[in-house]
Amino acid sequence: MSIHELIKPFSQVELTDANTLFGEKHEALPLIKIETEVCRAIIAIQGAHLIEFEVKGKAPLLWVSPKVAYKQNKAIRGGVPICFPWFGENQFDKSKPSHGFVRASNWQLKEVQASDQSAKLKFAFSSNEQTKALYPYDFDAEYTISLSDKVELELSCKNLSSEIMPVSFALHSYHPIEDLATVSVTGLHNTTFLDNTMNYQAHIQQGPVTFPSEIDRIYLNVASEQVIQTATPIALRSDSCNSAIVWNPGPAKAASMNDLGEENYTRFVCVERGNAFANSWYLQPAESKSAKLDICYA
Ligand SMILES: O=P(O)(O)OC[C@H]1O[C@@H](O)[C@H](O)[C@@H](O)[C@@H]1O
Repeated sequence: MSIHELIKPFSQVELTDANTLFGEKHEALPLIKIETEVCRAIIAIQGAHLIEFEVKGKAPLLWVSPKVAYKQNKAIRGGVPICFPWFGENQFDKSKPSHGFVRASNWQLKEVQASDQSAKLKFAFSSNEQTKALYPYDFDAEYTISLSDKVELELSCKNLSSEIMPVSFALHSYHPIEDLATVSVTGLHNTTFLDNTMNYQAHIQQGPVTFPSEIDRIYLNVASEQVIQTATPIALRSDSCNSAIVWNPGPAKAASMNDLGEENYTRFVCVERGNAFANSWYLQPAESKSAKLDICYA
């Protein structure tokens, strides 16, 4: 079914594009706009990417860079990019795209449901000749975005190859904060992390995470909930995403990123849940696995 046919029964769901919604400098990347009595959201078909979400009358749960560029095959700087089937640098070949390829690829919209209270969209992505040049496995992935007074995400994948398929991933969510100098992330005390600013050296977190400089850490075997302690606290909850990546680029790295800029690094933190490094998945032939994440007002 076409996107038009899928959304037609639902007055809460509208198809638009980034050029129409965000202005001339953007390409006409297809976007789905959702407005129920409870919440508002924007989702890009590229990357099955939840870009904006807020409960009406409350502050947004997600942050998008003011310098974001909506462009074919370019990852969107903000919202919830899906890093898959590898998180971060490809461990075997650094020339491959960082964070895998699905965040900058088109997904297929498969199902839409919406009511006055909630909306649910299901997307699918399958391996093809192009992806097999980067990642030599056949697989099917599905991603469901459920929106109500919170965001519920579910990513699943099935190994269709005859070999064991290694998968690491993160739902790389960007969150708005009031003040980087006072924000902290709780729920990681006593947790081992790999410090990506120190060649993945292992450390143990003591107390809440704060942001005195560039922070780029992969926490392993984490507790189910982390909370971003800011004016509107945000909770990330999952029993199946065993890693949490905490990232803020600091001023110098932000300045080097065209779609971010030094002026914006104090406005957000990323607390990304997924399964990476020692928490990666190794799927047997025909095996499926899935992971769920809730993003809510704490
Ligand atoms: O610029 P990208 O590819 O979106 O990555 C942003 C950041 O994503 C984080 O998840 C990584 O830990 C960082 O190392 C990386 O810089």
